[in-house]
Amino acid sequence: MEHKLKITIVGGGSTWTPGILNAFIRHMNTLPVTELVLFDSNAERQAPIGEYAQLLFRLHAPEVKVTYTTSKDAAYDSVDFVMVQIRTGGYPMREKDEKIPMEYGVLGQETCGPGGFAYGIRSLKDMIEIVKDVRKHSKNAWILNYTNPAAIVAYGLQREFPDDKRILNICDQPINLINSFAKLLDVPAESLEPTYFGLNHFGWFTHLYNQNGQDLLPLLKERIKDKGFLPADAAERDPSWLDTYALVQDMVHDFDEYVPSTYLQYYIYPEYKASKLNPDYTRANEVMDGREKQVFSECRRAVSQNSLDGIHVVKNEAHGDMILSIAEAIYLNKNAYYIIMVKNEGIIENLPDDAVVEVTCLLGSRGPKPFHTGPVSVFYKALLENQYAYERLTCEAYFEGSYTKALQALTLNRTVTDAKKARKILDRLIEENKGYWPKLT
Ligand SMILES: NC(=O)c1ccc[n+]([C@@H]2O[C@H](COP(=O)([O-])OP(=O)(O)OC[C@H]3O[C@@H](n4cnc5c(N)ncnc54)[C@H](O)[C@@H]3O)[C@@H](O)[C@H]2O)c1
Ligand SMILES: O=P(O)(O)OC[C@H]1O[C@H](O[C@H]2[C@H](O)[C@@H](O)[C@@H](O)O[C@@H]2CO)[C@H](O)[C@@H](O)[C@@H]1O
Ligand SMILES: [Mn+2]
Repeated sequence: MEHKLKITIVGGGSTWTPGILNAFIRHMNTLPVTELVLFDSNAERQAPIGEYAQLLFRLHAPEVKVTYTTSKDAAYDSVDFVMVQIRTGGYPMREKDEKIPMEYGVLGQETCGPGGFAYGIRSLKDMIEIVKDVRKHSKNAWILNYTNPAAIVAYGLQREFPDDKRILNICDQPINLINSFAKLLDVPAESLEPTYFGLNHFGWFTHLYNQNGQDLLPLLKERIKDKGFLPADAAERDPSWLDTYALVQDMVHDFDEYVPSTYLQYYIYPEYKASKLNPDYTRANEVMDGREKQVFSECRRAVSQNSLDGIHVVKNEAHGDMILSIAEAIYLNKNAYYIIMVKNEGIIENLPDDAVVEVTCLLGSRGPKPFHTGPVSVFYKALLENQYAYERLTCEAYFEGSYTKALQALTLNRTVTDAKKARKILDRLIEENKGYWPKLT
């Protein structure tokens, strides 16, 4: 039978798409795609990146059929993998998510706190529609979702589609961190076997074994305490990400049992973070002035000169490689180690079964096989239970249109905690998210 592998990127006009396209070229031998479709609801965003894709593949893999579209039929018919990375409301809404909480003395962040809450409710509606549309056309396609806030999206999708075992929610942060650990330890990242537990953007590395079975985590903690912590690709990072990585040193000083995700800092030092962020120029501004401009102008320049000479579309190639390696692990049944979001069901013994936890898994053609984690100790359990309750109530607020559950969710969030403040922020977010959120009563 003729070989066929159709892959669609939803959010084909995303700033991350060119990095994924470049990775496709590097992975052609291991993930031999025959048809690639870029699908976006916004034709103007899609066109320049779609044209860049066609140029790139014409030059490096002309055998692949590459199209871009706003048609769901073209995107989802007989597709094998659907990679989803949408941003409902775009960067202008991200900017509001980050700036509104700061008016009330609360930190503003894309996936944490009230910003992540607002973004979560926006993402859920579109994500549920996308899964339904894919399933109308392709019952067995793998849906690989990166859309943020991934923790809320993953929990909401699990509630809406409990029997669908081919939806995988993944984040690039664990792999980015492992690359950074490898650099600090001066060992190859591929040689490291991590154990990790938590929720997405809310977890800890507990061990980091090398190929001899030696746990390098104690050494890593000492190195972080002594030398601080930088991303592996520090030279290419924007200042705000360097600040974020730097604070891992403080977290390891304060709680030195494990090595935390960088995102824990928003929950552990909420007041400090709120005082350090610039309310007039947030990460959304940095991205709009940086990555977004660069991606679109470089794609247009490549297409107008009909060549890739001197073109620099992508700063961070690691993200695309991670996404392709995940698809490859399924396609080739590799059973390789990945840190993935899965339904708890006893993995972390003393957390609720329906929590979506992020843990080490082996990933192959039957999906992720998570490793049992056992019970977690009281400090971590309390943090996780609190965050789980916040995420669950956020989803229930969306599904039930419940103002009370939304208020409970925000009050529980460690970045807020005061119910009067939570109510003011919620009322403001309701106004600003008109047209994106369901009515909350
Ligand atoms: N999980 C991770 O590790 C990870 C890493 C990087 C980015 N992301 C996520 O990827 C997403 C894209 O990020 P970005 O910064 O490139 O944003 P972006 O705004 O540049 O791209 C998103 C694209 O999705 C399109 N879109 C929005 N709603 C859509 C819908 N319903 N159907 C089809 N297309 C739709 C938009 O038009 C836009 O072109 C975000 O959710 C971001 O948080 C996740
Ligand atoms: O602020 P952004 O839009 O640049 O990135 C937000 C994403 O950040 C995390 O991922 C990576 C990011 O992809 C990479 O470029 C780098 O800067 O480090 C980040 C942390 O490892 C996060 O995992 C994603 O969920 C965010 O969307
Ligand atoms: Mn992430």
